Amino acid sequence: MHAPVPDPRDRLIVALDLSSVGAAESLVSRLGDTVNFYKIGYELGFAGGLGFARELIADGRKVFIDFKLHDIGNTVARGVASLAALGASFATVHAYPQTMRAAMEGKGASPLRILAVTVLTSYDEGDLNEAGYAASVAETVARRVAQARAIGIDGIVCAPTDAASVRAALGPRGAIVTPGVRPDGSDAGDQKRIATPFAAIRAGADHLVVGRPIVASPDPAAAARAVLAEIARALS
Ligand SMILES: O=C(O)c1cc(=O)[nH]c(=O)n1[C@@H]1O[C@H](COP(=O)(O)O)[C@@H](O)[C@H]1O
Repeated sequence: MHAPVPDPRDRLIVALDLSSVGAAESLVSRLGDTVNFYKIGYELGFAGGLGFARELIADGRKVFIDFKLHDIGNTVARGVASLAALGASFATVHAYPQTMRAAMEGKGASPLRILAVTVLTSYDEGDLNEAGYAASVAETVARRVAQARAIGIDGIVCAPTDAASVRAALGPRGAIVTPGVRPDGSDAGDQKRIATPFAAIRAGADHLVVGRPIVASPDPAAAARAVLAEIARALS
């Protein structure tokens, strides 16, 4: 018996970092069947994007709600319960133990998967130090992954450059989701810990989050197909 051929489309999550539902509708329509998994964060989420998330879900698309929750446990648990009722596939919280526990409790028996954000991909050691952390990026990621694993988290968001060490620390259970993905030659923007789609998958990422390299491309569908081709090559 053969293992099922992995569909690279399940691996690519396009970040709908756009200022209006109209702009998001137009991008989703341009991407057509090329992309099936979308992330909605602050920009679109605070501009009517949760209603659009419902439409995408009703249309059979997968939706990742990325509000990176971090609040008192009761508030996180109840917020996550609302995201579970929306039908989201993934939601993010910051990887603080109290927050992770509350989110796992709040999702109940729903299929929503809670992803814990370790150290943002726009952070390097200097940024962590400036925020008051003495430990290095690698030490902070390792500590947060160990805590996430003990809590039984559904997945981790980390830089592609951390994916291999995160998989070793996380064990086989749990998804690894990496933003900070930049095809060769594309602008890093504010991202500091980056890798190509090929390198991210080879390092053990299960899903790649890609925003500007696709969303800001003059031909988003061609840019998405190029990322998918790299994913397929890395999986072969
Ligand atoms: O949780 C995230 O998705 C996230 C975590 C992180 O550490 N870094 C990061 O860039 N992201 C998100 O991933 C997306 C990356 O977008 P681009 O840099 O445009 O590809 C943005 O929507 C970010 O909010």
